[in-house]
Amino acid sequence: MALSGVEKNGRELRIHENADELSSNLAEYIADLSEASIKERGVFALALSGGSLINLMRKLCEAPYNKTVDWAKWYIFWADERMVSKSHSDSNYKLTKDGLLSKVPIVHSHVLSINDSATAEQAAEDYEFAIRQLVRTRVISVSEINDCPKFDLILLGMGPDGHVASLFPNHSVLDEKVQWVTFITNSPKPPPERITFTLPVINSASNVAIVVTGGNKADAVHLAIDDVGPDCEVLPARMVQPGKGKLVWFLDVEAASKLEDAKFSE
Ligand SMILES: O=C1O[C@H](COP(=O)(O)O)[C@@H](O)[C@H](O)[C@H]1O
Repeated sequence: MALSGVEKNGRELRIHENADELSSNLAEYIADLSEASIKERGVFALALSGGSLINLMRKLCEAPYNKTVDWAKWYIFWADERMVSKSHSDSNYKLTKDGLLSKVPIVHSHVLSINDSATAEQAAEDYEFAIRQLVRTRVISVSEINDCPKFDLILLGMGPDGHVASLFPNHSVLDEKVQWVTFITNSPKPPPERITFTLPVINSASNVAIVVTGGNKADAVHLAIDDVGPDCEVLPARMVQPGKGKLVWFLDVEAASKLEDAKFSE
């Protein structure tokens, strides 16, 4: 690893030589958190994003993790989903099914289903209701600081514009304080209709990891992590600041290339 475990402005940074190294480190991190959650609570409640993240999770499907992880105790949620059919190439569910769910023995009924034939508004409402039921039965913990669900781990990607989940820069969705899940119908990145966790839910998680590769995201990484003045405080990725939880950024050297003070060792 080029740089590991560096603390910067309340975030741990793990910077990797390449995507392969990042993928190995990410698999180990997820497997360790899964083990700790299952030991403590009997289950592992994991929320996933789509995009490049799923391919970067590929090493989890390989030895030793395919055999050592207690997949039967996993529950899968979506940090965001695009409102298209589950078989559409834009669907985060399809991406995850092809890249992860079809390769490891996660229990089908433990994968939360988003209603892809409803409106975005109804799908968000149904999804939040389903999460509330699982909070009641303690499949998902509850935050001590508010009544939000406390996921064991939320995995986020980040777009070149600094968006995370479907929380886009300058969008009113960033101001949502009450709902756990909300919807948008005007995403600047297609497809336009999406549902997404809100910031209060993301910031209530026990662990959040933001996983980013590629030089086209280096500017956004810099704005999200470095001290660059008040304008950047509203960048969605920078607004990810779990109150009681731990935040780790998984980067490759290209994505980290514009960070101030990042000294890469061999
Ligand atoms: O639209 C989305 O974009 C982000 C980032 O995707 P990436 O391919 O640039 O990594 C993703 O995390 C989110 O889930 C997705 O809906």
